[in-house]
Amino acid sequence: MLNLLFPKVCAGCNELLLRDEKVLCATCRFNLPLACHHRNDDPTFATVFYGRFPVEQATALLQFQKRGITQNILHNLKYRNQEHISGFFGKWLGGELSETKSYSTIDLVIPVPLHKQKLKKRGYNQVEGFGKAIANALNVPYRDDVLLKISKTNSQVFKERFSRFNPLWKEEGVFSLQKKEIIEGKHILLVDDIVTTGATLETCAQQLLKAKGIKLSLATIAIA
Ligand SMILES: O=P(O)(O)OC[C@H]1O[C@H](OP(=O)(O)OP(=O)(O)O)[C@H](O)[C@@H]1O
Repeated sequence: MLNLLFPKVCAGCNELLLRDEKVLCATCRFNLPLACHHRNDDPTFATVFYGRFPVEQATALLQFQKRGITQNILHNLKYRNQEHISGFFGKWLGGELSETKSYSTIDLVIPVPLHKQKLKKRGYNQVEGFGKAIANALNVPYRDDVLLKISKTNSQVFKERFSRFNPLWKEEGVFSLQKKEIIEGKHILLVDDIVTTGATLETCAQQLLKAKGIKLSLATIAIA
């Protein structure tokens, strides 16, 4: 049963895992490029959004490098059905955030949603396990019914950084806020798998900020 949940290959290098290794082999774990902005109040992630919208806290667990371990991990998570990777990193980051004072005021965790057709095709939202594990560690609700993706967008992954910014996103109503009374006055942790230009998180934030008195923090598995 355990082997079904945790395939015996490393999410970082695709080599076979040894008996006691889970998700990552010892070598990948050792070489994992950590970002972990929450450990020392590093503003690098938050700086991406300066002048765009107010961010309370922002942290990513891993640093993305082209052709590096993190790229392979995210590729396995998104395109090779290795959904368990999401919860593994959520548990890790959640554990650390539960001991970080600046994250102690979070009231609920909200994931960047997938469009229902993409969800059907992929079979899961790659950030769900991550968000749920963080919510669990912080002892707050995880709500995936507040922010919906109501129109399809082409995947950002294969685009160059410049063309990722699409000013029409907002007008086209890509994301939609539901049940806004649920989040009024709350400190929300918005989670995604990766932040690159920040266009996705910003477009989600624009919707969430329609609710009165909210505070927004951000957490992702990786930052590019
Ligand atoms: O910071 P940004 O430049 O916005 O890029 C990050 C976003 O791009 C990727 O999604 P993608 O567009 O590929 O969507 P998908 O998960 O629906 O394939 C990724 O999952 C993030 O959501």
